[in-house]
Amino acid sequence: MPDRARPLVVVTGVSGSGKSTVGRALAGRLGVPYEEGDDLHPPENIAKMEAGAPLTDRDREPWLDRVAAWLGGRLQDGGGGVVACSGLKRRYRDRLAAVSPRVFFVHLHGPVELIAGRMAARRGHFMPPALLRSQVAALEPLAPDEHGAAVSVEGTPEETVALALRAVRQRHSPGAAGEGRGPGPEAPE
Ligand SMILES: Nc1ncnc2c1ncn2[C@@H]1O[C@H](COP(=O)(O)OP(=O)(O)O)[C@@H](O)[C@H]1O
Ligand SMILES: O=C(O)[C@H](O)[C@@H](O)[C@H](O)[C@H](O)COP(=O)(O)O
Repeated sequence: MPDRARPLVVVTGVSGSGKSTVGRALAGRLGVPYEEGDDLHPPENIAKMEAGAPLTDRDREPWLDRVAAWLGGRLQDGGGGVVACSGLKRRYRDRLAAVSPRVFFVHLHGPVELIAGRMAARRGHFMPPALLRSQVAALEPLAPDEHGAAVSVEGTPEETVALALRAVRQRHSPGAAGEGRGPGPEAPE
């Protein structure tokens, strides 16, 4: 595949929005490596969240540096990749976008109640559902000048992955209409 077709994607969104589920499947559909951003947190961040305390901007700095380093490695390799990373605030995403103009954000969004229900049903994950409120409070949605698309998670995982795949391909196929800036309003048919 031409290098241009190998996207560098960051799947963002609050905890429970489906970043890991969608990101892993999207990477499979794109034929690129997947990285779980949670695995890049320093242990103290995981311990803090497990104890029910939200992370601060300072806590997130070393984690975002590691996510950016992973993106940089994929860029060097030319192979593209998908990483799940909440990227709640604009300045966090700007830190990742600084790696390359090719970095594309797939921002997962949906009704808080829906996400809360999914989080509550999730088993074996360190993140307490009670922290969703702090995630929503910290969230700064994708802005029109950011290279990315907002994708609804109201459908099934498969439907969400299909929407994300369409958004990525629209921005990465040569001469695609609307290439470049601006979150596309992707929603289930
Ligand atoms: N579109 C979906 N429909 C139904 N359940 C979903 C969907 N996406 C994710 N889930 C479920 O919701 C929970 C949270 O998904 P997860 O991928 O862990 O989110 P995140 O990585 O953003 O925290 C998981 O139990 C997952 O199986
Ligand atoms: O920035 C943060 O506060 C954390 O990165 C958080 O957003 C992330 O979501 C947790 O690591 C839980 O992991 P899940 O997103 O997989 O629930």
